[in-house]
Amino acid sequence: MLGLPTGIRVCLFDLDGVLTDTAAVHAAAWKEMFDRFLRDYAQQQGVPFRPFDARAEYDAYVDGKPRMDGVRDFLTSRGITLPEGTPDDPPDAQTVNGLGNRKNEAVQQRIRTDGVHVFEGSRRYLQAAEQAGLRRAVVSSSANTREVLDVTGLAQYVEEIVDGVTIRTDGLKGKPAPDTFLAAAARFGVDPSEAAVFEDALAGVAAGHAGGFGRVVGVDRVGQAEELAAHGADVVVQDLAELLNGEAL
Ligand SMILES: O=P(O)(O)OC[C@H]1O[C@@H](O)[C@H](O)[C@@H](O)[C@@H]1O
Repeated sequence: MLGLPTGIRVCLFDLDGVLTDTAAVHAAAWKEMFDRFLRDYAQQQGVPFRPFDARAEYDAYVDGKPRMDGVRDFLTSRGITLPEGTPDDPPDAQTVNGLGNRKNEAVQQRIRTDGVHVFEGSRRYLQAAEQAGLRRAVVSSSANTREVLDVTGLAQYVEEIVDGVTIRTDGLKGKPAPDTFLAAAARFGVDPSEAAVFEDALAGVAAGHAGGFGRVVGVDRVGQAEELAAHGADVVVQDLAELLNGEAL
């Protein structure tokens, strides 16, 4: 049903890059923040400025992970260690929290001024899943999930949300750990083998694979089909509409 194996009763959708075209919005906000930081840091240390690569470095170290993990993992990849700071650090503080807050200001400004584009194939898939009686959750690392679901009108299709706020309040491990997807499956009282994961991020398909889910659908928006398969996707599509048309499986 819907391009999924029999026995699947629950769909667990990532948000940014799967349902909405916000992975690119996040990547641009990350670049704005990291480039400003890296320029200042290069000047302070007397080393050359090397800009953030919004494709390769974003995909490898940031995409799909909770915000602070993205800050930390990218800085570590460059051999940079900053103090953690605290969640209420101002956006100009040179701390992990300060940089995270600066990025959040940038992403929220972009969401509010440019709006959010919904992938039409994904909207159709959500509707078809609802009609078919499949249960539906959004499982995203983003603490801005509810705002994005509200402004796009997608909230009406979604029964459960496990997001960046849940990660903080419930002390869950973020993707690539499977914990957020497992928490969503548990809310419906199903075994992971009865749930399908839909993900565009390498960290996200890795989480789906690690959790033993019944199907991990990789959604390739940026030409990384092979990497998605290598990180644990059982099938890779460019758009969820392919599953409706029966092209994928
Ligand atoms: O900063 P937010 O909105 O809490 O989002 C955290 C992460 O959420 C993920 O969904 C995105 O793929 C990442 O790019 C983003 O950084």
